[in-house]
Amino acid sequence: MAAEFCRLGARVVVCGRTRESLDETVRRIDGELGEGRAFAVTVDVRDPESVAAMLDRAADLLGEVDGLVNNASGLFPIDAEKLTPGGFDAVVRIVLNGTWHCTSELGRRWLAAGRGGAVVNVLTPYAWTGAPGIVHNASAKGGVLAMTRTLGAEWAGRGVRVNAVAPGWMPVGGTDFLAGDPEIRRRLIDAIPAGRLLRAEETARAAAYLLSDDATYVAGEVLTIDGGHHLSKGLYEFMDELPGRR
Ligand SMILES: CCCCCCCCCCC/C=C/C(=O)SCCNC(=O)CCNC(=O)[C@H](O)C(C)(C)COP(=O)(O)OP(=O)(O)OC[C@H]1O[C@@H](n2cnc3c(N)ncnc32)[C@H](O)[C@@H]1OP(=O)(O)O
Ligand SMILES: NC(=O)C1=CN([C@@H]2O[C@H](COP(=O)(O)OP(=O)(O)OC[C@H]3O[C@@H](n4cnc5c(N)ncnc54)[C@H](OP(=O)(O)O)[C@@H]3O)[C@@H](O)[C@H]2O)C=CC1
Repeated sequence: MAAEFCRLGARVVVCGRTRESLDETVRRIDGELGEGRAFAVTVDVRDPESVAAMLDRAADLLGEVDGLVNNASGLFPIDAEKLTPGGFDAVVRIVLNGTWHCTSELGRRWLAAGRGGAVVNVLTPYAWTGAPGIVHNASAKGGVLAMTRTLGAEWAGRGVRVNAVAPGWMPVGGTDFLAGDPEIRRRLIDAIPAGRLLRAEETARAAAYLLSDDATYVAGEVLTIDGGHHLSKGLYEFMDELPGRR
């Protein structure tokens, strides 16, 4: 996502807890586009003080911060009845609390300065459908959906826009446990009306739109990018079996 934003002309601070992976991302962007577009800053989004320090550093590096993408997440598949209180907390603290810490800290700064800004939260369609097997992450994403709509309305009149993207499954990052299984991959693709998986750049482009001045009248909205997956082939999956189909 950071690389695509830079290709579109932005300057970006990439954040996370692991210095090495951030440096690697910046090196890749430097290699493609030249130095000075991307910078690495470590942060733990669960810790409000770490978030404030990251935003101070981002302002030093960029001059001004115009946008925020809340992308950090954590997830492990588990039956709900086996999930411990600590396991539930571990995911909710990253996804829901982390999104709040980053959004509230930067939102306060923008409002105090009397200027606007744009926040994009990264959801998934199961924020509203639910997802058996990952109750911790689905609950946290559902909370972020409510936060998106609430702050989208609460701050829109003061120029701070809060929106979200909801990508379908991308064979990147934290979902490697699914990508490796060809049978799961085939079944997923079969269930997607668009007939293919999502590319990470497509999510980045949707987020870039919501961050941009082309979206100045968009507030509290969720842009779903899932090839129609959440709309079709659920309740009516049998339709493909009817005569005249396929
Ligand atoms: C079966 C159906 C599956 C459907 C799957 C559909 C998937 C579609 C996905 C599409 C959407 C993608 C959304 C994403 O968010 S992708 C991002 C995923 N990224 C990651 O997962 C990053 C790597 N993961 C982690 O960092 C960790 O999993 C974690 C989130 C837990 C954070 O680790 P932390 O260091 O905070 O955790 P601890 O090791 O200290 O443990 C804290 C408690 O959590 C319990 N725990 C941890 N891992 C597991 C596990 N694998 N199984 C069970 N419990 C776990 C641990 O025991 C601790 O609990 P206690 O304090 O009670 O002991
Ligand atoms: N992959 C997919 O199919 C889909 C993903 N999504 C969403 O897209 C986003 C990215 O997913 P994906 O790239 O797969 O996941 P990854 O696991 O690859 O990325 C998660 C990122 O979050 C960072 N992170 C985790 N915990 C913290 C923390 N406490 N503080 C700061 N950073 C943290 C990780 O860095 P580090 O560990 O170094 O801190 C890592 O860079 C997530 O919000 C996910 O829910 C939505 C739909 C589908």
